[in-house]
Amino acid sequence: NSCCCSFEDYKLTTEWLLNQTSHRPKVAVICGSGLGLLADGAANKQIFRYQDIPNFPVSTVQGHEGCLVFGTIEDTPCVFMQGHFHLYEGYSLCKVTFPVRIFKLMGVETLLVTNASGGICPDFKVGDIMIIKDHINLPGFAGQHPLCGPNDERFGIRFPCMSDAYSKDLRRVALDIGSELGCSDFIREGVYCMVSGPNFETIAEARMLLILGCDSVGMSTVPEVTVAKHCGLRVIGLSLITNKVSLDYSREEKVNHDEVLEIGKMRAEVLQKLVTTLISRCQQQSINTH
Ligand SMILES: O=P(O)(O)O[C@@H]1C[C@H](O)[C@@H](CO)O1
Ligand code: HPA
Repeated sequence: NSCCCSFEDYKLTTEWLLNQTSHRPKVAVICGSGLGLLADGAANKQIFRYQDIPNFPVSTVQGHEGCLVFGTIEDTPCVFMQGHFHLYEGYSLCKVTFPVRIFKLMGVETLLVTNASGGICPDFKVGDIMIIKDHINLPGFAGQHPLCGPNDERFGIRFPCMSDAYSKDLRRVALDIGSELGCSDFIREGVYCMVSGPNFETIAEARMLLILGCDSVGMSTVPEVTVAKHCGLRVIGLSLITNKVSLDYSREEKVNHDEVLEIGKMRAEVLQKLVTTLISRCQQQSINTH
């Protein structure tokens, strides 16, 4: 379970990208299932297909375009991943998190992660946007952890603190933007739990997650955030609640991936506004704190 990528692999990919583009991103955005359109608002776009980037994994899931998009949002240089990688695709967590270390080496300071998840908290509705306050790394409890194996001190320390993985300041900024945009009714904060997938949860599993304190459940994000925190990136996470997870044996509705993608389209406009405003405020905040 140790890392399959060497420092030289990360360096090679970083140098390749830096040679191909004059963009020097400060903010990286990972677009979850059906959320690739978050890159649409960027100006001066330069797009690379994952399959053309040395060492990069490729997306195998519908709703993940598999493109790395460089561009600017109101003067802030950004890079967007249209699609990310999952354990259930058969990738090691080292490969799943590979792009995060590339962003670090490119000079990125803030990582904005987005995903689709199922609502566990009974108060959550389909279409809610949950600002991730904290997470539960369920695969990590079983040893599926991206930082297992020899620690590379060039990225971070052996035993990183995870109690503040999601920036409190940025969470506050996101809440403020939500209310400015008139979206407070469907903006929440909560705990995201990662499962490996690919199946959606059984009812007994969903009930267990509720007892454990999870507000939503998904199949991604935690490895990327863990690696980002390890290498000193500031992180903010937004999870779109695309379905309510069944907690009741009498419930007839069945979740499926098409529905997940559909809700992404429904919330596209507001999510894009939230993300672009957040990016420009992130940058102002980082200028003010330097
Ligand atoms: O890739 P994310 O975590 O955004 O998407 C979720 C988890 C699975 O990939 C997919 C299931 O519909 O949506
Ligand atoms: O209900 C879900 N469970 C796990 N992952 C998900 N991604 C979207 N919805 C879900």
